[in-house]
Order: sequence, then structure tokens, then C-alpha cells
Amino acid sequence: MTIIHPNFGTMDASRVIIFDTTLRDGEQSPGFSMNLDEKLRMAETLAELGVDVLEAGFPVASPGDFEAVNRIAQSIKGPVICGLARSGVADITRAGEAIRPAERKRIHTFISTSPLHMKYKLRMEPDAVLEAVIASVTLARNFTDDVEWSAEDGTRTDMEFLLRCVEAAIKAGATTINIPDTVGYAVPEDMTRIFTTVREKVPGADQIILSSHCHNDLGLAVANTLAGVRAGARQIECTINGIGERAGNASLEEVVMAIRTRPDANPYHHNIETTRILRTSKLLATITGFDVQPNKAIVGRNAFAHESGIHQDGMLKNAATYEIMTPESVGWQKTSLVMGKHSGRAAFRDKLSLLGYGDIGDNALNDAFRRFKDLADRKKIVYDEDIVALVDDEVTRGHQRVKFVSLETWGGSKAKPRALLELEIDGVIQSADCLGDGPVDATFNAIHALFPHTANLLLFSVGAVTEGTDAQARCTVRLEEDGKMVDGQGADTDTIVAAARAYVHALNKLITKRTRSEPAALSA
Ligand SMILES: CC(=O)SCCNC(=O)CCNC(=O)[C@H](O)C(C)(C)COP(=O)(O)OP(=O)(O)OC[C@H]1O[C@@H](n2cnc3c(N)ncnc32)[C@H](O)[C@@H]1OP(=O)(O)O
Ligand SMILES: CC(C)C(=O)C(=O)O
Repeated sequence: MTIIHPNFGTMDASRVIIFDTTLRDGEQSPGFSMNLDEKLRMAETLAELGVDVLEAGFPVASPGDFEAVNRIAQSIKGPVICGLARSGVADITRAGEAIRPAERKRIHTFISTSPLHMKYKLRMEPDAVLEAVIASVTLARNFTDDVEWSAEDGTRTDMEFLLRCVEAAIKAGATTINIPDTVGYAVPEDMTRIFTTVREKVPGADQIILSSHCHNDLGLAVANTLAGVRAGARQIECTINGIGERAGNASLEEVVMAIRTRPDANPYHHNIETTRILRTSKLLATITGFDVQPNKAIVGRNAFAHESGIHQDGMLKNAATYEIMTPESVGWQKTSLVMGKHSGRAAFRDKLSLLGYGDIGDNALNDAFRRFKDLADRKKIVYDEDIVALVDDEVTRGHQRVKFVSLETWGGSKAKPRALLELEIDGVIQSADCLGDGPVDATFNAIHALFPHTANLLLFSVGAVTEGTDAQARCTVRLEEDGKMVDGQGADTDTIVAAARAYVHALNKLITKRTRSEPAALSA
């Protein structure tokens, strides 16, 4: 039978209503309370995202919550604006007042139906609960035609009693019946069984919308939600970033993208503009001060990032090898190939091309790649600036007479500063062990010892390529000889090694200058 919903009209059988409860159940996460302005900004963004129902709050909870729901009802166009209420008159009246200004409005009223909740929490007999179901839905219908009724702790409710309550709620005028997995206890098979039984056994269940509201205590909220939909639910209750009581609710971005990415398993459609997902997620994180974890599906910063060489190589050949949806489809600008110790040559070459390097030649590429791997072993994050510094260093060293090989230094407040340096000069590795006024001085003395020259050191400066104590140092050395001046640069996570590289670089430039002006003077 076709469902004609008071706010959605004639329902297409494969259409899923997205009911966002970020501002209600989401806000119930400890530390996630939002003020009025923040709720209004979130509500606007959720409306732009295309949510069908926006549960704006629990109006009886506080004057602030009432005002937030009321202001959202006044100003947010698009979604149905919903307020939550327990089964009592005060709650329902307050919710009815709060949502009154909305063009399309809903009251969502609930009561627990599980034996545990009825006995210990409500201290009510099942018959009294059944009466409360009827009375609450009947009262709510005085405020709006769109009334949702929820059987709190529905998945731990005795099936026969659940069926009686659902039937009573429908008869009293509920147009949506929600069966929540309040404590995240269900497994997908439970959801299938419960929704199938309700659909098959409750008279009138084919004329209302069934709804799935799952918590993530066992990490099954999304799987359970989708199982509910496959068994007949046509409303999904969810939150941005999966926030909500305890371990949270089903995450909107995950259910929506599971439907979009696997239409074979989930042949349904929704109205979410998926390209707005990321900005909505980021706004929520900014407002609440809680970032999602990096590996969070869809919106975590690693969701479309690849560091392993084998994956990066596959991605460069065909993105479908390692991505099941495009980053653009959920609002990311692009896939990111993160350079780190697991990266390979394909990604390194690609990175160089993105950084504007043409063909630097296989030797320079291999040497730069080797140094990049060494750097990545020492540094958690290798930034683009690190790679630029490293490749510039390598490219300018291509065919030089003097090459840095290794350096060990000793310094500190007690030891006499000392440097043990190895250089390759004209293809022969030589070493020198020198003292100095500091480790840099000792290193420069060692360079002098290995490659005697008359150039004067005019300037030595040190800067950091990026931030943090593991940043590479970038050193500059300026040498002068016979009025000719050259600058050399060197980068390394070890400042003294960077200084040695810079000195050797400057020396090579000087040798090149000398060679150009006096072709015969090739030796030191
Ligand atoms: C599964 C869910 O997410 S349900 C929503 C949970 N969200 C919230 O609780 C957030 C907002 N809550 C609040 O601000 C407060 O709890 C209020 C304003 C609702 C109630 O505050 P208080 O009147 O101080 O009651 P308190 O919170 O201590 O206890 C809850 C009362 O509601 C009763 N109750 C719980 N659910 C229902 C219900 N669906 N219908 C009727 N009564 C209910 C409890 O049995 C208890 O009653 P008692 O005081 O007679 O024992
Ligand atoms: C109010 C209901 C729907 C709820 O949040 C729950 O049971 O988790």
C-alpha cells in the first residue's frame, strides 16, 4: 500500500527519510552542548545539507532548549522541524509550542517499553505504559498531523508487547513509528527480525513510516540502521560525525554514503547533497571543539589519504584501486598522497612533478628518494617544503667535486667540540677529525683540512624549514674569494649536518666559478 505522509506526501517505496538528531541526541554527548547561535548555525547548515527532518531539541529540558527549537522553527526553511517530548502533558505541550512557527512540524514522543525500563526506570506496569502511548500520541496530534512515536529500548522489548504498543500508537494517530536500539545492544539480525515482524503483524504498519534509531555501543549503529532499512524502515535517525549518547548514534555521513556507494545492497535514495557533508562535519567539530578521529569514515582526515607506496602507485594508475568513492563526492578537494616512510618512488616522482620539478634525472631522483626515506624514518610528517629543500639540495649537488658523505660531532658544555667528517673529493672518500670552538666550527675546520682553500666565511645562518622540534634545519653559508661571492644551502634534521652540506655546497659553487674564469685551475 502507498504511504501518504502528512509532511512528505505520497512516498516512493525506495525513498529514505533522513532524520537528523545532531541537535538533540547528538547534543546529549557529554561536553557537546551548543548555545543558541551555534544551534542556529548548525540548523542552517543541516538544512543546506538536505536533511528531511531536523530534531532541534527537547523543549521541556530547559528554557534555552525551548528557545533554540522555537527559533529554528521560525527561521529554518526546508526540513520538518521536530521537538522531542516524554509522554506527559507538560512535555508535549511545550514541544507543541516550540515548533508552532515551523512551516512543517513534528512532535516526537517516546516512552520505554522494555521490561527493564518499565520496571526500574518508569516504575510503571505495562498496561499503564500502553495507556501513556495512546494518550501521548493523541495529545501530540492536537499540535501537528506529523507525530512520531518511539518505543524507547525497543530492541530489548518483549515482541508481543512491542506489537501492541506500535498498533496502539498507529491507531492514536502516529505517522512515524521508531524502534530505537537505545543502548546499542542489537545485532543486524535483530533489526531484521523486529522490523519484519512489525511490518507483517501490526495492522496499519504499511501506512506509516517505520524508523530506525541506532546507538553505537558495539560499533554496529550503521550496520544495524541499514539492516532496519532493508527490513522495511524508511526513516533513518542519525547524527553528523556519529555524535550522541555514550558511543554515539549512527553517523549520517556513513549511512548516506553506504546507500550511495552500494546501491546493489541498498537500493534506496535520499535527498542529501553529499558534497556538503565535509563542511557540515567541520562546522560541528568547530562548534563543539571535538575533532573526529583521523581514521573516521568519510570525514576523517585520513579517509582519502594514502601513505603506502603500493597504494599510492595504484592510486596514480587508477584511483578506483584504493578508493570506493571519490573525495569530491563528500566535499574533500582531492585525494592526498601523504609522503612518509611507507611511500614509494611513483608517489615521490608524482609529488616532485606537483611541486613544479621537471625531469631531474634518474640519479638525482634516486639520491633524493634515498635521502627522503632517511628523513621519513626520522620525521613523523614529511612536508612539501621538506621535499623541496631536499631535492634542491640534491639537484644542485649533481656533478660536484666535493660531496658530503657523513658527519659525527661531539659538543655540549663539557666536551671539547669535535667533528669527524667524511667527504668524497673527486670520487675518493677522505676523512678528517678536527676540534673547534663549537661543533659547527669543528666541522668547518674539518672541511678546510680535507679541502684546503682560501675563501672567507662571510655569513652562516640557520632557519627551520617547517615547525616543530623534528623540523629540518636549513643553513646558508656565504663564502668569498677574490671578490667572488657564493651562497650555499643545506637542509637536514641535524643542524650541524645541514651546516656542513651548506658549506660544501658553497665550496662547489666557488670551484665552478673559478673553473669558469680560469679553466686550468681545477684543484683546490
Ligand atoms: C533515550 C533518550 O535519549 S531519551 C532523551 C534523554 N535526554 C535527556 O534526558 C535530556 C533532557 N533531560 C532533562 O533536561 C531532564 O531529564 C528533564 C527536564 C527531561 C526531566 O528532569 P526531571 O524532572 O528533573 O527528572 P529526571 O531527569 O531526574 O528523571 C526523569 C523522569 O522522567 C521519567 N521519564 C523518563 N522517560 C519518560 C517518558 N518517556 N515518559 C514519561 N516519563 C518519563 C522518569 O521516570 C523520571 O521520572 P521520576 O522523576 O518520576 O522518577
Ligand atoms: C528518544 C529515543 C528515540 C532515543 O533517543 C533512544 O531511544 O535512543
